[in-house]
Amino acid sequence: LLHQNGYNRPEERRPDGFATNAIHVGSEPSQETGAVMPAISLSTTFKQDAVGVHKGRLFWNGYEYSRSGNPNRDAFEKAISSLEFGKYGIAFASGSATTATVIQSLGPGAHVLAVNDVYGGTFRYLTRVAEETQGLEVTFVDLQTASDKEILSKIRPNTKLVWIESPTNPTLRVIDVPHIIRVVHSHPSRPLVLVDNTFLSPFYSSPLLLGADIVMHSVTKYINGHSDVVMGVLVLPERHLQLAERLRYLQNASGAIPSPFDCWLALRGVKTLPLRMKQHGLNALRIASRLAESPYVQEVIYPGLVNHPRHAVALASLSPHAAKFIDSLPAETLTHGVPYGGMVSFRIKGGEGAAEKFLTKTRLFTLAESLGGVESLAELPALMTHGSIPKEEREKIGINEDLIRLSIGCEEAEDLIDDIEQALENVVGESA
Ligand SMILES: C=C(NCc1c(COP(=O)(O)O)cnc(C)c1O)C(=O)O
Repeated sequence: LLHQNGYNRPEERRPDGFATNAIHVGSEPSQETGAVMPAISLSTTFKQDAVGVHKGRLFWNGYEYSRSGNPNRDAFEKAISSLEFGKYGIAFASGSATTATVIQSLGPGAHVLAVNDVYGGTFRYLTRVAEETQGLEVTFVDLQTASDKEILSKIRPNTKLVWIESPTNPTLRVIDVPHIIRVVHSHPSRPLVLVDNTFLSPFYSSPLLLGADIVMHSVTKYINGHSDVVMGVLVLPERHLQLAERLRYLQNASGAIPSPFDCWLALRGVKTLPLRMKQHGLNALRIASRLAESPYVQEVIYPGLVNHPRHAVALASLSPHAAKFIDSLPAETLTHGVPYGGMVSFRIKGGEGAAEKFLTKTRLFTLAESLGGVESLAELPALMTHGSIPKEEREKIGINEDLIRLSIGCEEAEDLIDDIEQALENVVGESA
């Protein structure tokens, strides 16, 4: 996979550097105290040596006021930039604040082309908030099936950005990211391509290596990884210094910044990202394989399964470190497919209400929104995370009330399988 996917830059060939960078970048021992872990800098303001003269920062001028710059935020931004093979990291108070700031940067009357299945909050911001506040125009397109010609025909003179999630939340559509980027960048106006990499995390996907202009994460999810921080981040490559400066300006001017403590927690979370993502992926593959055999399940959706219609596309855009991880696994682990992140969606049998009943019967899976923590979560997108999408829109893309979304945690896989099977038996088995 590592060679099949053609990774040939030195840093790409050193996928083992990923785990090392996750632990060390942004956490260099303090020059002053020797502290191995960064201190938490809560001060909101910083002494200036003379008017406008302050201590140097990483990418921009010195610290003057915590909204404009903070050591813990710098450390986190540096760490996540390194894990995404980028140059500029810009962190925000949430994934949604990140979305808002990116859209704000496009200016009035811009047009965005978005994949037709995105997080419900992203849909809400694009179609309801930005339309009102800045006259944003949005076109949703199934980037799984649209031809190159169709995609290019949807690009308008005011198209500034193409918004991709892959796999998408919650139907796990797999977009051929490098191909779509090539098509969009072939248009004379060369719109920017943003990849919301939340679901795969920097471990399974490196969108900047695939040609993306911006990578975005809800850090709330896998990057922090412990369901105790709400945060977001953008990472941009070196070629986009001007755009990074614009976004950094808006980060300060709009002020949707994360707290120093949240940045400190997220930096701590990042250190175990590789370990956690491997466990998430191995557990998800086991559970998806068992769900595929269950008499109580209509359909299981996990692009890591070899019989998923877009499995080959998924494999082709794996990151170098994920490719190396998969190449290292024993053959018997890969009988049904490969680890591909921790998100599994499935359609339950048993008719109306079966999904809601299932969600009250699990004992280890917690019924809750969000995803990416070490604990396993389960939810009903149609009525929960994607409830803000009009029903007819939701059902057009398969977000029906039989679709359950699982965030597979790092517990023992057998415990998770037992929990799902007892809940299915309880709900569908008894009603059969
Ligand atoms: C809360 C959920 N999603 C948040 C999210 C967001 C928003 O992130 P927040 O940190 O929750 O604001 C952005 N992008 C994706 C792909 C997301 O999944 C959820 O799907 O349960």
